[in-house]
Amino acid sequence: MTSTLATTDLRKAFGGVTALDGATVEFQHGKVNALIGPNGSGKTTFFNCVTGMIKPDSGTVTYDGRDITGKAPHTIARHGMGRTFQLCRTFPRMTALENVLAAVPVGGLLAGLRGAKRRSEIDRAISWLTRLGIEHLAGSEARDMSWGQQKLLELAGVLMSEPETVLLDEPAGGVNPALLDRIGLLVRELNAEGRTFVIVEHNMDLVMSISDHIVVFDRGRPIASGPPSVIRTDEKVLGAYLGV
Ligand SMILES: Nc1ncnc2c1ncn2[C@@H]1O[C@H](COP(=O)(O)OP(=O)(O)OP(=O)(O)O)[C@@H](O)[C@H]1O
Repeated sequence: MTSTLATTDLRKAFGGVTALDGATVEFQHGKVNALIGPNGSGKTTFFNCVTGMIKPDSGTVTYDGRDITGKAPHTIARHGMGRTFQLCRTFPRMTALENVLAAVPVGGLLAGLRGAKRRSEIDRAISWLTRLGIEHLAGSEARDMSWGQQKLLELAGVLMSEPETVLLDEPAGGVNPALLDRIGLLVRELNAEGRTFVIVEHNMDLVMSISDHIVVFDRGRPIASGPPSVIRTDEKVLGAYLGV
């Protein structure tokens, strides 16, 4: 199995708190991967290190075999990795359509060409909003949308830059059950079309139903990895969650 995103001995401390303690991890290309673990086990810090939001103290991050350790977020995004955030990042006073368009730079030297490009990008943005089931909100400001709708909107923005690998930080957090089902289906559909996913998530029903491969963190490092059937009964995993 080819790995997409991999780390070797990744370390990060905040003052006296060790968030990542030598994390060596491999996620699988073309699969739905999940990263789970108890609160404070280092999952978000891991996402922040691999997407360039923060620099690890030591260790390496590779994407498709290329060393991307410590590179800037926009450089890493250009390599094909897009991510959402636990606390959902949208522009509250911009409409849904403007939010999705803000995800792609408007290029081109000639005004006419720029206009044409803009038109095709508007069409693409609308098709992502449609795919995520929120096209009826295209003209609504993000601040007037529900939390779940804003999460879908953030994801539409990420998909607008056509990432090969999508990192989702707690897609189910605060989302109602109907929307949860839609997010699960969407991840599987987008995966069937060739996108790789790495998902940090606490909702075990969602994780177990959509993942091909799961990595479990405890205290800043992986303690188990494998398919849901293996992870479900792993004693180290049960111990980490029960605090024994
Ligand atoms: N900016 C920071 N400054 C200080 N400590 C931090 C910072 N970010 C994370 N930590 C600490 O690092 C540890 C790992 O936190 P992290 O948020 O990565 O865990 P997590 O597994 O994502 O947790 P959760 O599931 O609750 O989101 C925790 O002890 C946390 O308090």
